[in-house]
Amino acid sequence: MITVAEAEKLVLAQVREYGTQTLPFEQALGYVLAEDLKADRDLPPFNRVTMDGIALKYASVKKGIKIFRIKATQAAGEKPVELAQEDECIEIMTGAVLPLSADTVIRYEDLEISEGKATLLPAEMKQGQNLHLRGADKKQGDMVAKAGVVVSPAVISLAASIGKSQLLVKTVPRVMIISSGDELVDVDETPSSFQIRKSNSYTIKAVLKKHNINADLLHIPDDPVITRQKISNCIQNYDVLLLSGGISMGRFDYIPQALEDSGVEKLFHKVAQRPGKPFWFGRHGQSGALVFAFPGNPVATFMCLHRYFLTWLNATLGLPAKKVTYAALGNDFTFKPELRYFLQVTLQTNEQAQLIAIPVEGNGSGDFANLADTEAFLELPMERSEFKKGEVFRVWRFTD
Ligand SMILES: Nc1nc2c(c(=O)[nH]1)N[C@H]1C(S)=C(S)[C@@H](COP(=O)(O)OP(=O)(O)OC[C@H]3O[C@@H](n4cnc5c(N)ncnc54)[C@H](O)[C@@H]3O)O[C@H]1N2
Ligand code: MOO
Repeated sequence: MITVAEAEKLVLAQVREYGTQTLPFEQALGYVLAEDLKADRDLPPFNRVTMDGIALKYASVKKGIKIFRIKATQAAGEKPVELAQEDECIEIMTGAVLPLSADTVIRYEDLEISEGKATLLPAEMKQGQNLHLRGADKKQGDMVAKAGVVVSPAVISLAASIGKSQLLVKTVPRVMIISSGDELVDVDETPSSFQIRKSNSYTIKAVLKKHNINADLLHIPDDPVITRQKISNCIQNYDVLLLSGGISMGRFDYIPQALEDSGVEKLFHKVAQRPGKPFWFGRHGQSGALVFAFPGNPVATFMCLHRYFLTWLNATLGLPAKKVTYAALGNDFTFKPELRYFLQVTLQTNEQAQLIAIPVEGNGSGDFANLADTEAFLELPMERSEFKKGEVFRVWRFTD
């Protein structure tokens, strides 16, 4: 049996490239950008007024002029109106272009306006105030977002403002999620007393959706011939198969054999961890498809999905390794088996700004109800069985 670190290394040795695709920019949220975005013009593109009020020449105020005749009113989006006399001003709105003949904006709060005239009230004033100068943020041709970043709402905003209606992004893998087991019925069916409803596939699908992967679902009955046929077929049409169940030692656990019979090379089976000990991972030599076969117990599937598949996906998309987060254990805790334990916890921050992990153990890896009450796994080392309050361990958040 291999360790968690060895399993992670073997998984990360299988990173892949799935190419790029062009998407309408509004649909690109969460994808990895595959091109640099450059400003098509200065940002802002003109000297932009940042307060509603009047625009004037600072030198006129310096000369002692306090009352200005309002020559025109200029809204955002209108051509600038120029000043001709030193005692003139333009009533101007936020977002408008500053006229070339003006250099300062005074907000309404510091003015009195009546009968077409603006009188300055006593207020501190600086030349050039209330302006956002052309090119202050970015110059034309400057990089605004680099290839390799995740498209965030801020990147969407930049794409919109530089007129990039289509974005080149990294293509995500085609994923098939496969459940197995004759005890499983569909969500809208009423299970017999000896059956349960499928849930793992929907959990996996929901997690993948957060990463812009729209996976397909397939259920395989406990039949070795059908299992082999279905798996062989999927291997040809998908980049990744995510299976849950049927991989431990039961008489009807046909998955490992079917995978090997379908030409999937086993890279490992069984990891010294709980939950998820029977985790199986392999690669199809000819198609390059990868198979993550997770143990069927729902918490095991969930943990392995986050700990291994998402780590692999992150690397495959060329993203920097996830920032490692640590938390201090909130209570003493004992775990005897010589396995790395992924303890379910809730997280709190104390007054010293420390992240504290409060164990909420539940009833083992079949207790998926407990997942909804927790938000992370605390990864406890395998060499020890006693863990003390205040000790710090790596934490894997799954609610982000
Ligand atoms: N003799 C041994 N028995 C078991 C071992 C072992 O080492 N020796 N390991 C245990 C561990 S740990 C786990 S985890 C499970 C994993 O077994 P399988 O991967 O073969 O999973 P199944 O037996 O098919 O199912 C386990 C459990 O999960 C439920 N399940 C399965 N698929 C789904 C699904 N899509 N949605 C909801 N629930 C699902 C299934 O009904 C079972 O209750 O093996 C232990 N046994
Ligand atoms: O790994 Mo199993 O998930 O402990 O029940």
